[in-house]
Amino acid sequence: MQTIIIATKNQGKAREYREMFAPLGFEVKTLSDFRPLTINENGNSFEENATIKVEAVVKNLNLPAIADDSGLVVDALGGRPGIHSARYAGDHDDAANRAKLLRELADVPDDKRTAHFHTTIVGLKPDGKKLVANGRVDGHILHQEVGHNGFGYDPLFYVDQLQCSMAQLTPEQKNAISHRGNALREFMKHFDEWWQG
Ligand SMILES: O=c1nc[nH]c2c1ncn2[C@H]1C[C@H](O)[C@@H](COP(=O)(O)OP(=O)(O)OP(=O)(O)O)O1
Ligand SMILES: [Mg+2]
Repeated sequence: MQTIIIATKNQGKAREYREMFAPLGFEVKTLSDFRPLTINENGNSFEENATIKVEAVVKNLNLPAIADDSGLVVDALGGRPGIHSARYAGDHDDAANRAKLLRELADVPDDKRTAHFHTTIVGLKPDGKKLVANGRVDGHILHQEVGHNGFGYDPLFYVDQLQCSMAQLTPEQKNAISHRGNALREFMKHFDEWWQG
């Protein structure tokens, strides 16, 4: 079995990458498998932040790695929280982030609550060879939390395509339609060339 390193400390993301890479014959390692590393995600785009994360890890370990920068883009908020999704309410607290989102959208009617999740994946090898892929999924922001699966903003995200909350989906259902699943499927189209080249 081959090993792929995902430059993330988010356990929800790590679980989803494990689920999606296992059938491809890859074991997933994440930042919690290595000595602690401080990464300053101060880029101006999903791709810049993913690149910052993956560069920090590749420099440190001298091994190929993948990073995922993702977030929730809410139309009524002019695209916020976007790249600031993790620290939207301050301190990377998922419950506080969801509460703030409900507060900010309190007066916004259903037809104006459109949103999408976005993921940019950046793969980098020690020789500098880079592979980038993007994915999204469209939906609406609910008025209260629904469902208990997933992580982050999932209980507040209504998936238009499936007409239920992201947190009501099984892991397999979420990976089949999610921003992360879609980005990874794009990524895998060029993976062999990147990984072996
Ligand atoms: O599928 C998802 N379902 C619900 N919420 C999600 C999802 N995917 C990202 N999100 C939210 C969580 C976090 O508030 C932000 C990502 O921020 P982002 O910097 O990419 O990840 P992170 O700081 O949690 O971990 P790390 O940077 O170590 O990969 O968007
Ligand atoms: Mg982060």
